[in-house]
Amino acid sequence: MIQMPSYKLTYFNGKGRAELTRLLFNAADVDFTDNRIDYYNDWPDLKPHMPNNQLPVLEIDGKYQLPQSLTIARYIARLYGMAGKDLFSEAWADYIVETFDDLHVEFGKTLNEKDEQKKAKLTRTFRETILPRFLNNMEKTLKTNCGGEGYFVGDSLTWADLQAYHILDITTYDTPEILKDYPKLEGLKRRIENLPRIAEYLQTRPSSKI
Ligand SMILES: N[C@@H](CCC(=O)N[C@@H](CS)C(=O)NCC(=O)O)C(=O)O
Repeated sequence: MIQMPSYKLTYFNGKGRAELTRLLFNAADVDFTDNRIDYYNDWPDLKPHMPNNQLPVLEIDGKYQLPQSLTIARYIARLYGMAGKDLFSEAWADYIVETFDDLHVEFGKTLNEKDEQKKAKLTRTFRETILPRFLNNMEKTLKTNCGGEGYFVGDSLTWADLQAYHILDITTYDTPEILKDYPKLEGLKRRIENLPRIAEYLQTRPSSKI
């Protein structure tokens, strides 16, 4: 009998940099321990024991601790056939994942700002300039590559689609109407939400905006 590896994904109780891997595990129907820790109570003691002193970290078979959110997600995507079917498809999926990661970083700047006035200005610039630029580019890419009816890479689900779903979810959480201007992206988001395993996960995951 083939023994399945055991996985423990440790992160804080939010979507953030762990959600892509959670979505991948669910899409692949692979069991994992979703270890959500508390920043104030648990993290100070755990931090020195994590490879880069940051989260997420994926523990495999209790032996290896793998850090870096995109490294973890790419590894799981490759293992379960969601990284692209050939080298070029893998590169194309990486391009989509990294572009949405850049958008995630820009979004993070609006969240981390403590000064209320600066935060309001950053948020306005994000919504009016940065987000539309990224969404325009990704809408065009989605149109060119699959006619807008399928996925970002070829004709099957890859980690690029799950990353797109996750980043669209958090960056337009308060302003979902923005997506009306990007029908291909809106359609993709809806398709991902309706995949049976993903739909089940979305119904049961702890609720959080980001
Ligand atoms: N490039 C890393 C960044 C990881 C990162 O910034 N983790 C943050 C949470 S999103 C963290 O661990 N913060 C707590 C700390 O640094 O003490 C990745 O993608 O995993």
